[in-house]
Amino acid sequence: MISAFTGTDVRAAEQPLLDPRSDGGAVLMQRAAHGLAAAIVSELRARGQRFAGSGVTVLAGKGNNGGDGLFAASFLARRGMRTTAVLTAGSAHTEALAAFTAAGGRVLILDSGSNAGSNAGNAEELAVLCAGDDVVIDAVLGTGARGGLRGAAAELVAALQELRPRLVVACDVPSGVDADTGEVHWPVLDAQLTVTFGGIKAGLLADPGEGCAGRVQLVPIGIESLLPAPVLRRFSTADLAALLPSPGRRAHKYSRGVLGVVAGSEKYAGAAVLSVHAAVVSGAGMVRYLGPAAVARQVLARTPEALWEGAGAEGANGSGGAWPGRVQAWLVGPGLDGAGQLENARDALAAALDGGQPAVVDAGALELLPDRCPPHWILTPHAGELSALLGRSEMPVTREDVESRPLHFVRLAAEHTGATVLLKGATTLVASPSGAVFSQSEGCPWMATAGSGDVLAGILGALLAQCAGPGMDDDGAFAALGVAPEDRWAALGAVAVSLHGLAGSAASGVSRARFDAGAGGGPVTALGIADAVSGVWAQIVADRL
Ligand SMILES: NC(=O)C1=CN([C@@H]2O[C@H](COP(=O)(O)OP(=O)(O)OC[C@H]3O[C@@H](n4cnc5c(N)ncnc54)[C@H](O)[C@@H]3O)[C@@H](O)[C@H]2O)[C@@H](O)CC1
Ligand SMILES: [K+]
Repeated sequence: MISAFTGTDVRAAEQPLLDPRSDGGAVLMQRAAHGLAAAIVSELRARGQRFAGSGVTVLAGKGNNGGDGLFAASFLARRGMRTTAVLTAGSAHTEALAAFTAAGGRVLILDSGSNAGSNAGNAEELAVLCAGDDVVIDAVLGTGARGGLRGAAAELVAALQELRPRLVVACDVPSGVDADTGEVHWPVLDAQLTVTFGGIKAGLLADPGEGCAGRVQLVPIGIESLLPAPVLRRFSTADLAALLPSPGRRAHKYSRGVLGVVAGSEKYAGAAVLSVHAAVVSGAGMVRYLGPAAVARQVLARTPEALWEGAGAEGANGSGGAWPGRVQAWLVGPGLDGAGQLENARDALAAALDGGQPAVVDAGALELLPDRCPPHWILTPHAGELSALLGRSEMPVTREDVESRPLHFVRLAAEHTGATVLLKGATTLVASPSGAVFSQSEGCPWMATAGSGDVLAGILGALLAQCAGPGMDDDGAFAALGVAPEDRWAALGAVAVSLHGLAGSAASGVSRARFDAGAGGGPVTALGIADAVSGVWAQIVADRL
């Protein structure tokens, strides 16, 4: 499991080692700078590039982040690289700058020009110079930043971003990314690699910050035992191997977990087909479908394993219908349309509330929520649906607000509704009402296709049906990973997201990491994602042995 911390927590953990009577701060900076230089050398090697003779420019701010960058560049200079420092604030960390010049580095000063707006500065010229180098180290702002780049530094970075430098390595965080939240103050220089120190910053595992950071590499600097509990966690495939359920020896279809599904409508039949199919291939012992006969025919044509439970309220011309079979969990919402299916959805949510069963509440059913929900209801909005959800609670936010601060708003929604909230995106965040958050990003961008969310809802519904009940963590797998009992619903949400992402990536033929590094992959369909689930699942749990 990857753990992430706020920049504030990492700074607090450093404090005991920064006693001015000792040289603790200098030691930490040396460790950080060595790690940064080593990561750059490995990256160049991996790219088949000689580093002796190649050029590196460090954009250095006046704080300790700039100090890390200058020391790292001085190590690279000693290994034969041509090194240039652009001091973005005119001054720099004294010892680091001295070490850099002593190692033979060239120093240039970013000049904002004497008259604001006179274009007399050298930002454009320096941007061209930086773009000609093999590596640019972004060491302008780190965890001590307030807001983003300003003035000439912003001009330089904006111009450099346009020129698409070959390799950008961010020092600790890309300058302008808020280390605590992932909020981005533009402009930001997109990095291919971010080398972060002491603890992974939460802002590197939440959008939009994650989208600027590239691959994230952690360099330990000796403060790790002083860090508090992480604010954000991400499961690895190895964790998934432990967390995915497997049937007991005497399992039967009812004990495996039965999922009730209210989804689809004559207008949006595909949502029912996709979510039911995904639930069946994701291990539910049985799926009971409630919806119009015409939709049920399509569901059964694709997934004959499902059971049609009748049309419910719609079939009874709005007079209401009792849910016939027992279920362990519910999936309510994908593709709802028409009074009858909405009534079925209301009935299903009421039954879930009465029966204490967990539920996936998706799409149209998000409009039917009570004021407070139980934590074992997992709401699965995208950014637009989350803004509508908060708007109904008199918290007017736009979709753009949610997209620019997803970590903040997913936490707020979980706290406000009492439910677990899974906010879908390139990086998906799952917040427990306790405040704990999980972040997963295995999916490749080919998965941004119609029906992909219906498949995720089906996968999650099936996992809820299999894991629900008092024996949810009988094998102690969640506890072994340090997941508190109240956060297990969010953790299960994260498992579903991860499985969905891995299945989509398998269907596309490219992992997220390879896609980000420039590999192509191919288009996928929502059904293609569902069809990849069982193979990916089997591959993951094979690692248990
Ligand atoms: N404290 C330590 O001993 C260690 C710190 N480390 C590094 O130090 C960084 C934190 O250093 P600092 O606290 O000096 O802060 P930063 O280096 O993040 O920079 C902030 C500096 O720029 C100014 N500033 C803040 N916001 C600005 C803005 N929007 N535009 C322009 N200037 C702005 C501040 O006055 C401050 O001088 C970490 O990110 C990490 O890279 C590492 O070397 C590990 C050890
Ligand atoms: K930086």
